Amino acid sequence: MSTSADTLLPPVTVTVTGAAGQIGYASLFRIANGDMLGKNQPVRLRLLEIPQARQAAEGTAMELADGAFPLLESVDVFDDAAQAFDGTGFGLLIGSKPRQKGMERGDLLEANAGIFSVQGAALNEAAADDVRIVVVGNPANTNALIASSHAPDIPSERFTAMTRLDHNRALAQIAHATGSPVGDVERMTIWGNHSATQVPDLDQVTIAGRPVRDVLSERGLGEEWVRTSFIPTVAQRGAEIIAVRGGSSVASAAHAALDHVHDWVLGTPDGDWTSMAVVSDGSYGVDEGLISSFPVTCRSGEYEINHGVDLSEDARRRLESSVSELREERDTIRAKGLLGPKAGH
Ligand SMILES: NC(=O)C1=CN([C@@H]2O[C@H](COP(=O)(O)OP(=O)(O)OC[C@H]3O[C@@H](n4cnc5c(N)ncnc54)[C@H](O)[C@@H]3O)[C@@H](O)[C@H]2O)C=CC1
Ligand SMILES: O=C([O-])CC(=O)C(=O)O
Repeated sequence: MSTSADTLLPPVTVTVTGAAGQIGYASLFRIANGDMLGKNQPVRLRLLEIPQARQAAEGTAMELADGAFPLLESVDVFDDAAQAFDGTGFGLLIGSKPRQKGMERGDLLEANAGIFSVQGAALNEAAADDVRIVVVGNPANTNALIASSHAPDIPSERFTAMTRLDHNRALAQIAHATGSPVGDVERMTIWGNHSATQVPDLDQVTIAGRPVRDVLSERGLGEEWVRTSFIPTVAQRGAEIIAVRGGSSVASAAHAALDHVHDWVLGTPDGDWTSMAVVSDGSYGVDEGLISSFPVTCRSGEYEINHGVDLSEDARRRLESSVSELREERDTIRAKGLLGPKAGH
């Protein structure tokens, strides 16, 4: 790699939780290689694990050293959240139980919620002022809400959850169905919860600039295909991977987490957008304060929800049911006393 010192930016601290887990392992080497923040951005990695997995994380740290990555300034391993988040600019909150065959992601709420209240409070105490957080651990949207609610000093806009894997899956399905290069597929949206109720929405999609419906109809694919194939395939892809692979998505999830942060920091391509689960400003009928997936445009390190996207009647109805599910998840954790002191949730 040719990174000359005079082009390097000041180093940033990246904390990865669940660092000894599968997605953690699939992410860390690529972060160290500059795939997330760019080839001129040195990183200091802080790995967080539970005490029982700390030794495995130490092993991963040894391998990271053995990679001799020019952009990797340091690697430290912790089993205490406040220490792991000390000065962090980017928090990838991956550590949590994955679901098994036959479970919905919401079934993990009970098992994983406690992790995110502790980590939200630790981020509040220790992270850098401009910290950006992506929650990967499921149920991702509500876990992000829990973490945010325990971090009253961090703006809610900094807590996001990952629906980029769903977005990427949707791009891949369209590319496959139309025989197009995936790079030609733009303006995809995932709305709502990262769950089976999510709303993959192709209404605004273009393929090499052409409306997707025109390209689909040339292949004899219409509304029936969208309803009975495209939407359920994308929404159920996580379960399908578990059934076929015997465990939940790992490398594709790590890749999506890197894409999420990459685009947040370095921007979405002109004319295109991406999907991120972010705190709702009340638009599209999503209750203000819920963390829901929206189409977003990223510029200069900030994202903005795209307003003015036309939602079909069908998509609006589906989004309403995904929002009800998010509301129910929030009410469940509120009833268990797991929501923190921040106002607005
Ligand atoms: N949002 C999304 O699109 C996706 C989310 N996921 C979710 O990502 C999560 C992680 O998946 P995998 O890496 O495959 O699981 P894994 O079981 O391989 O790894 C999880 C790791 O988290 C650690 N951990 C548990 N509690 C922790 C805590 N309090 N602090 C720090 N680390 C902790 C465990 O020790 C373990 O090493 C799961 O919840 C899974 O459902 C997975 C794929 C996609
Ligand atoms: O389905 C799961 O449990 C893991 C996940 O979130 C995904 O693959 O989208």
